[in-house]
Amino acid sequence: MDDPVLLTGAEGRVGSAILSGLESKYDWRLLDREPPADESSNDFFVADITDYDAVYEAVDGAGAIIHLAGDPRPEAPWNSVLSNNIDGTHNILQAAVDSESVEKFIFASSNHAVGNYETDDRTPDLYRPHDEFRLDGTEFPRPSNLYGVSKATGEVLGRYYHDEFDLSVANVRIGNLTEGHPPKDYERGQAMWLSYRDCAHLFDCCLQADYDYEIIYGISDNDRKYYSIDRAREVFGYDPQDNSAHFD
Ligand SMILES: NC(=O)C1=CN([C@@H]2O[C@H](COP(=O)(O)OP(=O)(O)OC[C@H]3O[C@@H](n4cnc5c(N)ncnc54)[C@H](O)[C@@H]3O)[C@@H](O)[C@H]2O)C=CC1
Ligand SMILES: O=C1O[C@H](COP(=O)(O)O)[C@@H](O)[C@H](O)[C@H]1O
Repeated sequence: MDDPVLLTGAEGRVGSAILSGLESKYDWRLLDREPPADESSNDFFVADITDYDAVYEAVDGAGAIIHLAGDPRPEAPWNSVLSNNIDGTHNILQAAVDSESVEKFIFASSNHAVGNYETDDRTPDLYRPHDEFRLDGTEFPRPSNLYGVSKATGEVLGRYYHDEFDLSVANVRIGNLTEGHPPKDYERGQAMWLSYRDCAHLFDCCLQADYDYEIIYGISDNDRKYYSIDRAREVFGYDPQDNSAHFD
């Protein structure tokens, strides 16, 4: 990817993980509604993701977008996810096709889009290494909260913009990103842990690979897992280095 890459929500945790691994590899444009905390040589757009004109200015001329901006709280209320997550994702997808420069759109979806597969009869065994149940991205969404509904909606918006406008779309259902080590005393979090370096590598793969429309899981190669990473390996060349079991 030689063209600029627009990273929205760049000031947050996932944005930091991506930039910590890939800052020197791409010509970044960063967008966030918060101004940058640190000085950086990258172009920075302070804008709300729901402001079409401001978003279009950041998008126009970019070859790819990693879209992270939004309300990440599983308990977020409807008015917030409707505006920040659903309207915001629609807005930037529309700007992407209007610009005619964007080829790839990479969307930060979430484990909460499918959280209700974790039924009482499956848990807690589901979170343990011996359990063979896997979600692989071909299943229907089963959101565990309204935030998860907004992420499933973002995936469907991407489907529409792929089918109608030929945008390459990768939806990464991110697990639980923490820096340094997996969550402690939290089996579910350990089963869907995504390390910072695997996060940067996975989004790098999404910028490099060729694909049409994909849904993949964003977790490290944990012994405990109920999300398959086979599709991420096969289509994107994802080769994670970390495993929450190494911290037991
Ligand atoms: N951190 C995690 O483990 C996971 C994160 N995700 C998704 O990844 C994305 C990033 O999450 P985090 O970095 O953890 O959250 P964060 O809260 O650390 O970062 C989000 C960033 O987006 C910005 N933002 C929020 N609403 C905005 C708006 N309307 N316009 C412009 N900027 C806006 C915030 O200022 C913030 O810098 C979110 O979409 C979240 O749903 C999904 C699954 C797991
Ligand atoms: O989508 C998200 O998921 C992670 C993990 O969920 P949790 O319910 O196990 O904490 C969450 O930490 C993050 O804030 C959210 O955006």
